[in-house]
Amino acid sequence: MSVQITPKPLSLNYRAIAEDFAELAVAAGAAVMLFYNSDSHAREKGDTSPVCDADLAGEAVILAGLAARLPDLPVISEEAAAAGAKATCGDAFILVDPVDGTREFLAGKGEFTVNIGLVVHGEPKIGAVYAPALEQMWLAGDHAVTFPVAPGGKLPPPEQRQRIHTRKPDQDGLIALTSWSHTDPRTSAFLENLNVKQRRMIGSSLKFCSLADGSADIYPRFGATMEWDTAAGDAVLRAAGGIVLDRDGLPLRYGKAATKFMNGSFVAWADPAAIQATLGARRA
Ligand SMILES: Nc1ncnc2c1ncn2[C@@H]1O[C@H](COP(=O)(O)O)[C@@H](OP(=O)(O)O)[C@H]1O
Ligand SMILES: [Mg+2]
Repeated sequence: MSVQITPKPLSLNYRAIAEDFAELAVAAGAAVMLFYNSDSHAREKGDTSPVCDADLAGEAVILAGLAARLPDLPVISEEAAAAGAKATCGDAFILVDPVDGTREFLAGKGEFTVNIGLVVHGEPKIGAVYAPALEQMWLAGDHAVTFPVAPGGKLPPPEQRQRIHTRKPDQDGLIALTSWSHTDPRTSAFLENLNVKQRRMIGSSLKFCSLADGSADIYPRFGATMEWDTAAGDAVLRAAGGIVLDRDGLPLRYGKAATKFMNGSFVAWADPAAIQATLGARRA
């Protein structure tokens, strides 16, 4: 006899948590911007990616805010994990990346983001992706929205937020997104096999947001990422109608403590209905 284990429902107020995440991301954005285009003391971490004072300042704002507002939810954050903090997660937990795209931040490019995501039973359910230099937020709770907001500014009321949706690919080919800094040969080989009409390089989790708001079709990622890099953007994309599939073709799961929260390769798609047709039409 097989026993089906149904996840216990959790009573979480998604709308209120999404507002908390957005407010904290905007507050962290203000802390991060204090170091933009100034000396932010960049150094290398264990995975050879850079960290600077902006990452630590942004993370401190978010962790203090989460401890005050959502003290019952475990938090796993990029810089605390890199510094060796012991990470545990339960049925619901929060993933924090105070600066995704630290390389772009250090280069003075605006394509970096503050990311706060909520994972419930392995799925990203809420996400705030905030680009402080671009002064734009992408937020997923019940649905996906975007709106302008300055670092440290007040969030606009819900009626001034723009709903976003993914798009169907054009007949004449896909718009594909890749990283500025981490595009590996497997990513290029994958895209060479598809009917891609345009490739755009974008830093950070903004790639998920570009799929979510109907600006592009596909984002393949074969190089390393961590769960905190992707959870918030993945939540925004899913709420806008897209999907992120792992190497087995299943929705990317979160809470992979055994691999220290590292993701395997994945492909983010704007239009799940077009996946079969897209892969079926691969070049010979
Ligand atoms: N060797 C590696 N191991 C783990 N993560 C890596 C990595 N190389 C790049 N990344 C992740 O890729 C992210 C940047 O993605 P992109 O190139 O798409 O902007 C980095 O985010 P951080 O800037 O937060 O460190 C980092 O987490
Ligand atoms: Mg980071």
